[in-house]
Amino acid sequence: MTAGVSFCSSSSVLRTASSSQCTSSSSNSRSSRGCLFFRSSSSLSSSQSVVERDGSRRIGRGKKFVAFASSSSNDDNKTSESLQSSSVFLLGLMGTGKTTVGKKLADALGYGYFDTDQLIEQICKQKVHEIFEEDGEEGFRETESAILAEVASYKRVVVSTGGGIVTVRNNWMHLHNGVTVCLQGDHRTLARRVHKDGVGARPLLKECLSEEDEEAQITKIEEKIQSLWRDRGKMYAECDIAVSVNGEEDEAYGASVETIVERICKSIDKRLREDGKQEKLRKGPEVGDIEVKDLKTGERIDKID
Ligand SMILES: Nc1ncnc2c1ncn2[C@@H]1O[C@H](COP(=O)(O)OP(=O)(O)O)[C@@H](O)[C@H]1O
Ligand SMILES: O=C(O)C1=C[C@@H](OP(=O)(O)O)[C@@H](O)[C@H](O)C1
Repeated sequence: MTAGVSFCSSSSVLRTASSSQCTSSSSNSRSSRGCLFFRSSSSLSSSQSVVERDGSRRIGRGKKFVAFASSSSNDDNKTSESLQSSSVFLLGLMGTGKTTVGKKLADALGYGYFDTDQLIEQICKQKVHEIFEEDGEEGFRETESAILAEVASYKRVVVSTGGGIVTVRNNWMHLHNGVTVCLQGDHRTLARRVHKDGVGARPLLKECLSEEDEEAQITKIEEKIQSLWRDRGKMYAECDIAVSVNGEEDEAYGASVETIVERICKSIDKRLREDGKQEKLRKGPEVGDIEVKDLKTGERIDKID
């Protein structure tokens, strides 16, 4: 695959603003639009996260490479311990709250935080919908895969992904580096949420733009979400954990963010402690661990043509 992004250097995609001489040797037009800078280490609060990459720990203040997480109350020590530094990838359909919940989850775990859509926008200096318009969905997916490959080399980070990241087979190679959590919710609730953001923000909802009244537009969005679920449900089922974002009947936008973070932490604990996933995270893969599945059907593939 020819990825649409190249970075300052293979080992330093994420730099602080203070190390800003960033050049790209690639002739690729998108890569020449810029590099990615994180807040300088001096602007980190005293309660920061610890982020690991390639086995070496990089603690926020005073170090060059920082993936920034705002605070680390770390009430969820137990979950952090169970994770043993593994990263957490949040997946799910648009509107499930991956971005909103991801930040809070990172805080709770004392982890760093990345959002693939935000990184794409920072690097490309374009909004996601503009990239779709210019490069098509395929171009966007290439950029998304390149970003994922970079962030997946970090430990102790929560990564909020874009809803379609599951559709590219090679992305799973990176996602399975950590614990994958799929957020799921009632499709009407998701539709209400993304409607609130404005359909223009999400290119796949372009067809839902209309003059119709609010409820009719939410119904159109709901139908689109349903169709995405039909296409991708089996792909999301690849995740280690599924967590509901649904709330009580009177909660039109689903459960509160705090409740969802709690649910995620509990589910991670349970899955890692009870199902031996922790053991798998610790040791290398063995023959038999690896299987290739058809993304659409979820069926095992024994032979690749
Ligand atoms: N638990 C929640 N309760 C209420 N609104 C939420 C919740 N989670 C997300 N939202 C809202 O839903 C919209 C979509 O959330 P976002 O985090 O962008 O989802 P995703 O990243 O999965 O597309 C945003 O307007 C966000 O504020
Ligand atoms: O479902 C998808 O294919 C997409 C979801 C969006 O992210 P969110 O899931 O954060 O809305 C964004 O990556 C892009 O518009 C494509």
